[in-house]
Amino acid sequence: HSVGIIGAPFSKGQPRDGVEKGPDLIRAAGLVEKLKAQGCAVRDYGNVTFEEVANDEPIGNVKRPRAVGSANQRLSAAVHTVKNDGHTCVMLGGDHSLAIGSIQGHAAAKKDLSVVWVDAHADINTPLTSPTGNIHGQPMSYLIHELQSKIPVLPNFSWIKPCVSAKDIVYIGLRDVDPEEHHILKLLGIKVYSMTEVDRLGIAKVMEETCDYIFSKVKKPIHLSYDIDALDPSISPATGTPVVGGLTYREGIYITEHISQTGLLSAVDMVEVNPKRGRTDDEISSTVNAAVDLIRGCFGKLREGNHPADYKMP
Ligand SMILES: N[C@@H](CC/C=C/[B-](O)(O)O)C(=O)O
Ligand SMILES: [Mn+2]
Ligand SMILES: [Mn+2]
Ligand SMILES: [Mn+2]
Repeated sequence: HSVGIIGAPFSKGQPRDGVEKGPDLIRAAGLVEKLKAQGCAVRDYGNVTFEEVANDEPIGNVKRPRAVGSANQRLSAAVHTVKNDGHTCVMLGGDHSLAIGSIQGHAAAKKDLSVVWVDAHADINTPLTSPTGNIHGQPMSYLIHELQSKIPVLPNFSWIKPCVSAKDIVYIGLRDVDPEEHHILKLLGIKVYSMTEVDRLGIAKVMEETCDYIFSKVKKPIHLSYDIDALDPSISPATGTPVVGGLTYREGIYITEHISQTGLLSAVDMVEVNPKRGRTDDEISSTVNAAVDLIRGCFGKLREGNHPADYKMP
């Protein structure tokens, strides 16, 4: 595996400070060293620098539109570069509004993508349906072809080109979906494995069906957008919008092991790690270590163990 890492220390898609510390915390937990130790070639492209935007007044109820638009335009360019350099891209957030730039930059390099969105939330509110105006609850709406008639013009958003079809999206882990989002998911016929389906089918069947579904027609590169709040707060409490009844650590890892074995993972987001939302150091390290382990699972780490192909027994 050839991995390109981008840090996106950005928090303005939501109101809670601290999530901008995610990238460097995940690095400090040894992500690069651990990926190298499991045989990956790793290049760390560093952190994207974001411009300060003054007087970023809400538009309607959409909060910080100019900062979010600008940040994602820069992130999009960075992801595009990583993909053009031939790596699988790992985007470390930062809040989930960053999926706008990550998926846009990925699509600029790879055209037709499938998106696997692992999250307690659907993040598919439009600017007009959002109950909070926080853009981390809206990223998918800007990206999906079928929703574009519902997206108003926003400053610093004109660069975004819709790049994902509803039929190429699968959600896993949903358990806190707004009524307006639920209507959109049903209207567009988007495939959803909520925690009900995880309980009913088991994660193995969920992943089998997910892969059958996204590969049913043509095999597209996978963009895995992983919100750490998909995991149960008992594992990942240090996050902005925790929701009880989440994925176990084992289910979370199973998802990444399975996606890795398809050989089609082309980009992964790991977002919403927020140290300021952990009440103890243990809560923070549990959250950060889970993020690291999930990423390691994306690049071939198996719980049964691994050994190098060229290993020679002494
Ligand atoms: N649906 C809520 C919650 C958003 C949650 C965003 B997250 O999944 O990126 O954490 C909203 O629109 O504000
Ligand atoms: Mn999210
Ligand atoms: Mn979430
Ligand atoms: Mn995400």
